[in-house]
Amino acid sequence: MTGTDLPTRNRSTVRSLLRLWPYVRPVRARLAWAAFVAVLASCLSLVIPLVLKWIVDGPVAERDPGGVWLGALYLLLLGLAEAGLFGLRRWLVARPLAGVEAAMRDDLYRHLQRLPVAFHDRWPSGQLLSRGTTDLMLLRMFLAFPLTFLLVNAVTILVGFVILLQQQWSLGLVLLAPVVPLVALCFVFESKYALVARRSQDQVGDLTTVVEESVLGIRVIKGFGRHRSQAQAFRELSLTLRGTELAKARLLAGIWATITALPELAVGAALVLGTVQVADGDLSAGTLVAFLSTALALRWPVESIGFLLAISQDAATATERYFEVMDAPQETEGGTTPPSAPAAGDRDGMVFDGVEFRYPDAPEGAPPVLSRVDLHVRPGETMALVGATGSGKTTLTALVPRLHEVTGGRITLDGRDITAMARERLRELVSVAFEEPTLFSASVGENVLMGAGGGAGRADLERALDTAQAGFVHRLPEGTDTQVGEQGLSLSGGQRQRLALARAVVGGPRFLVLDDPLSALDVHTEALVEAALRRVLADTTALVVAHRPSTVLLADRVALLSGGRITAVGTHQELLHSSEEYAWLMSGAGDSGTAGEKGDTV
Ligand SMILES: Nc1ncnc2c1ncn2[C@@H]1O[C@H](COP(=O)(O)OP(=O)(O)OP(=O)(O)O)[C@@H](O)[C@H]1O
Repeated sequence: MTGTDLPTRNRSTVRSLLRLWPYVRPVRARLAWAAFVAVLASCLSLVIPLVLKWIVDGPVAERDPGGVWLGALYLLLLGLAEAGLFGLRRWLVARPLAGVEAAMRDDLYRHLQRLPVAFHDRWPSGQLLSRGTTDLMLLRMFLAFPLTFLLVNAVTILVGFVILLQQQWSLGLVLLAPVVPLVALCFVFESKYALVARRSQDQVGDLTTVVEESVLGIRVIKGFGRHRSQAQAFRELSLTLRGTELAKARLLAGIWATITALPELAVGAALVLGTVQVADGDLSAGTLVAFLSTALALRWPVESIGFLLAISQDAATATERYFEVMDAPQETEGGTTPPSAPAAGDRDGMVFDGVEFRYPDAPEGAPPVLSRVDLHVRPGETMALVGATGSGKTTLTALVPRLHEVTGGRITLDGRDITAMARERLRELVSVAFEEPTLFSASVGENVLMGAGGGAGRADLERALDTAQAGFVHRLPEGTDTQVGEQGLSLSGGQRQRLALARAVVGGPRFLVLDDPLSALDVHTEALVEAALRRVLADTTALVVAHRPSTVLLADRVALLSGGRITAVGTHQELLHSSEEYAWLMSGAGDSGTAGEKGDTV
C-alpha cells in the first residue's frame, strides 16, 4: 500500500490545525507572550517612519544638526529594541515548542505500540516513520513562525494602514486597492497548494518505505544483483517527488510574485500622487517621507503572507497525517480485573472452541483462514501443530496472545476466555517465539529478560539461556552485556532463534506458543534444545508449530491443520498410520535431509 492508497480526510486548514490545541494548551501562555512581544517589535518598526517625519519636517527643515543627531539616536534605540524583542520572542517559544514536538512524538510512538497487528500489516512503515519525523518537524516550524507571524503581520498591516490613512487618506486608499484581489488570490492559492502539499508528504512517506526496505533487504538486493533495478525504482519515486515539489514551488513563486508586484504598483502610484501633492503644497515633504517609509515597512508583512500560508498548509496536512494514525482504534482491552490464580481443578489447558478467523484485509467473499477450529491442549501437554504451507498455523498461534482477534468462536486458557482477560495479564500468561526472531538494540541479557516480569534476575537469565542452548553468549565479547540488534553485534539466524526461545521461556510461562522456533538450528543443537525444553515444558501447556519430524518429537500429541480446520489429533505414530496427509507432510518434510533422518526414526 502506498501513501496515496491510505485513508485521507479533507478538512479545512483551520479545522485541521485546531486539532493541535490539546498539545498547544500547556504552552499557550508562552505562545501568547511571544506573540505579544512580536506584535510590539513589529509595531516599533512602524514608529521609525514617524521619527523620520519628525526629523525631515523638524531639524532638517530648520537646519538643526543637534536635532538630527537626536533623531538618529531615537532611530538606533528603536532598531535595538526591535531586535531585542524579536530575540526575546525566539527564546520564549524555543523550549516549549520542542516540548510540544516531543510530546506528540511520544504519543504517536505509544499509540503505535497499542495499535493492532492488523494495522501494521496494512500501513507501510515508511509512512509511519515520515509522520513521526518530517511531519512533526513541520508542525514545530508552524507553531514557531507562521502561527505567530500570521497574527503579527495582520496586526502590523492593520496598524500600518491606520497610520497611512491618518497621514494622507487619499494616498492610503491607493495602497488599499490591491487588498481585495490579493485576498481572493490567497484563497485560490491555498486550495491548490493543499492538494500538492498532501501529495508531496505522502510521497515522502513512500520514498522512506523504499529506503527502509532497501536497507533491511540489502543482502537480497546484493545477492540477486538487484541494486540497479532498486536504484531505478528509487529514482522514479524521487523524480515523482521532485515533480510535486516543483509544482509546489511554481505555486509559491506565482503567489509570491503577485503579492510582491501588486503592492509595489500601488506604492509607485502613491509616490507619483504624493509628489504631485507636495509640489502643489497640499502635503509636507516629511509626511510623504513618513508615508512612503511606512508603506515600505509594510512590504515584508504583506509579502511574507504567501510563504506563511504555504507553511500553514503544510502544517495542516502534517496534522491530518498525524491524526490519521492517532485516530486508528487501539486494540480492544479485555476485562481489567486480574484473575486470581485458578485452583488446581480450574486447570483446563488451552481450548480452541469453534474458532474462526478472517484477516480484516482479506478480499470480499474469500473463505476464512480458519473455520470451526476445535482443539484441546491439556494442562502441561505439548501439542505440535502441523499443516501444509499456508494452512494457517502462524495465524492460529497469533490468536492466542491476541495479536489478532478471533472473528468467531473462542479461546480459553484454564477455562477463562482470553477476550475477557486484561491484555497485560494475558501476555503474562502466554509467552511466544516466532520463526523470524527479532532482537532489539539492547544487550543480550536485556533482550532475553524482556520476556519476564520485573522480578526476573540473573539466575532466571542463566536458566533460560541454558534451556535454549544459548551458551554461546558467554563467548561474546562482553558476555550477556554484549549489545546486539541493529546497532550491535550481528548474530547468526540460529543464535538469534535461541535467544528468542530463551526470551519465551525465561518467565516460566504457564502457556507457551512457539511458531517453528528451531527451524534454523542444526540437528545436534535442536536435539539438545528439545531435551532441555522438555524439562521446561513439563509444567507448561504448549502449542508448537512444527514443520520437521524432529520438532514433532518434542510434543506429546500432534494436531493436523488442514483446510482451515483441525482434521486429526493424536500421537505422531497414530497420525502416521491414520492420516495420509500427515504421513505425506512428514515425509515431505524430510527434504531437509537431516530432518528426514530423524523423521525416519520417529
Ligand atoms: N496479514 C495478512 N492478511 C491477509 N492474509 C494473510 C495475512 N497473513 C497471512 N495471510 C494468509 O493467511 C493464510 C495462512 O497464513 P499462515 O502464515 O498462517 O500460514 P502457515 O500455515 O503458518 O504457513 P507457513 O507454514 O508457510 O508458515 C495464507 O493464505 C496467507 O496468505
